Amino acid sequence: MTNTDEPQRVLVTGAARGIGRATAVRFGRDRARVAVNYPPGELEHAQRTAELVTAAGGEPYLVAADVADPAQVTAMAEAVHAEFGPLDVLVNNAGICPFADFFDIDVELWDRTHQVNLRGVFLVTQAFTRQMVEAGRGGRVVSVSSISAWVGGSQQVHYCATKAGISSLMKSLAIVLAPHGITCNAVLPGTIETDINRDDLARPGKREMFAQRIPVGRTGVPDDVAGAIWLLTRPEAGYVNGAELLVDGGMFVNLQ
Ligand SMILES: NC(=O)C1=CN([C@@H]2O[C@H](COP(=O)(O)OP(=O)(O)OC[C@H]3O[C@@H](n4cnc5c(N)ncnc54)[C@H](O)[C@@H]3O)[C@@H](O)[C@H]2O)C=CC1
Ligand SMILES: C[C@H](O)[C@@H]1OC(=O)[C@H](O)[C@@H]1O
Repeated sequence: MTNTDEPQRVLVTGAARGIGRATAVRFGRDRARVAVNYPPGELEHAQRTAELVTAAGGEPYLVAADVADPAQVTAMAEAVHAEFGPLDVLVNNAGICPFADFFDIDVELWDRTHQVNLRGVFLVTQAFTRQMVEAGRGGRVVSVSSISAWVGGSQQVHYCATKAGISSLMKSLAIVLAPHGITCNAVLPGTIETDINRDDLARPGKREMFAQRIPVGRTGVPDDVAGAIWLLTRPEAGYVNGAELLVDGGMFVNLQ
């Protein structure tokens, strides 16, 4: 983080699609070196992200890993370090939201949602900030939480708990890592049009409900979130630490 003339070294987890892809491309526009993480099975999507990062002016590096799997995260950390050295910016974005009624959530669905969304952030952050601390160059961690950390969802009982956990994790790590020059913050998107909610938004009445609730008059797009993540990694944001930044078009504050 010290020499702003050097290309930044960035990892975006879950960068094969959606918000992660837009974030990788946003850093690409700064000519950053961008590690594009994807889960095994999504190589083609990740390759498309890599093409877009290159077209934007960045240098992509594809790295497969299921963020829920400790061995795969360790291998990813070693591979990225061998390629880039320590990161300047870590973006924890990978996540799943398998919509389900409360009484249909079995322990496997509960555990998988927690493993990808919350354990994944823990594993990836621990592996990469260890390298950052050893390098002594400082850095930034931005994790994609959600407005769902603050509110509930009738079909997101399992998911909302993981997002509250991510916000909490960033607050504790903001204390642990600040002495090493590393800030930790959470971005809380509202409703952003991606694959994760395509089916949910197709349900009768859902779009109309959001149209009424969101003061800016539209649902979000991945670039809305990518821009907020990027802002938190700018030198001017160096005193922002342990924060939760809503990116929801004003949906949360619109009670009546
Ligand atoms: N779309 C929305 O309205 C909102 C999304 N979010 C969060 O934003 C993040 C990104 O989601 P979207 O782009 O919306 O959805 P998406 O479904 O388009 O993208 C999810 C990404 O995570 C990756 N991924 C899934 N499981 C993984 C694993 N085990 N290991 C590595 N990568 C994995 C996928 O390959 C994909 O690139 C998630 O954490 C989600 O919870 C938060 C609030 C609202
Ligand atoms: C996937 C949902 O549409 C989305 O995820 C979130 O975290 C938001 O709360 C929305 O419900």
